[in-house]
Amino acid sequence: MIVTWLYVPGDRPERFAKAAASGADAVIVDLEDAVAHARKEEALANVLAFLRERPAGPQVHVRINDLTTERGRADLRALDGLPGLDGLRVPKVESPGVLDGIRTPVHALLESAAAIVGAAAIAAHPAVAGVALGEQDLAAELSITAPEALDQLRLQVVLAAAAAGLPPVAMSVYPDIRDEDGLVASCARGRSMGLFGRSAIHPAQVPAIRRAFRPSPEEVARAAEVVEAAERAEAAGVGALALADGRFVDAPVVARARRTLELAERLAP
Ligand SMILES: CC(C)(COP(=O)(O)OP(=O)(O)OC[C@H]1O[C@@H](n2cnc3c(N)ncnc32)[C@H](O)[C@@H]1OP(=O)(O)O)[C@@H](O)C(=O)NCCC(=O)NCCSC(=O)C[C@H](O)C(=O)O
Ligand SMILES: [Mg+2]
Repeated sequence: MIVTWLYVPGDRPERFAKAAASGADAVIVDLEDAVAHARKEEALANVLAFLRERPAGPQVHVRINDLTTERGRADLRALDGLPGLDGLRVPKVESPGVLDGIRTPVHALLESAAAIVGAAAIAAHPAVAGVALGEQDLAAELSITAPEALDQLRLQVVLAAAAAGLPPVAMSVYPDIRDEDGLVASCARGRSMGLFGRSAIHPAQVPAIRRAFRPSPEEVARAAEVVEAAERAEAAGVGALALADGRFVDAPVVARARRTLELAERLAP
């Protein structure tokens, strides 16, 4: 289960080992927007060398360039199917056709109006293992300045991913690396909307993201209460019940409580 994804620019190979040791579940070496045009070839060479020595630990993904450009297609030719590569993050996907024939699991970045409108078709492509929003590009294209204005678009992508049977959508990067309180509050909002996990741009963001997606002790206690009450009811042949505080419990409530307990166990510090 991937909770934290840490980006590291492909032209900063001296930072790759630090990214791998950051505690992130996946490292994404970026060949796209974090790398200047003049250094794209060098960045690709760095990634290929990194994959040859692939460290034990987190998954290694690479964000290639836009597949509608020759640069993106060259990245794909060099990387697709390489051992040690766990996933390709493909930016600026606007239609599923650009993904035809890719063998490596694709995490498609939806970061334009056209991408959000086409989210269901992109998510349903057989190469796609996950979708995520690119909120910096999306907000720029739509001239959105209030983060909450993105909520409806986030929900559209959450829905598209779920309908295609994909894992929950991870949140886009939080751009202020010094604002941990803002990062945590933003994760809580995303979590309440069904998003799960988040991309980071700095190692310092990794522990805060992990904590933000771990169920709180109160949530764990409530979930345990629900599961225990449901098990007692089941033994007595009762399907639906109300807890002492009036909360109604039936099958979906129990299923959610079990997921909370499982998540708490998997994300235990
Ligand atoms: C944001 C940064 C440019 C900040 O760099 P810097 O100012 O050098 O950071 P620090 O001085 O605080 O660094 C302290 C130490 O941490 C290491 N470090 C910093 N960042 C990383 C990293 N990402 N991975 C690994 N290690 C990192 C430094 O080496 C220092 O180590 P030490 O010397 O031992 O103390 C920088 O953090 C950075 O480049 N971040 C990644 C940017 C990136 O890849 N962006 C692409 C993704 S953004 C995106 O996806 C947007 C999306 O497309 C959309 O549209 O929404
Ligand atoms: Mg982007």
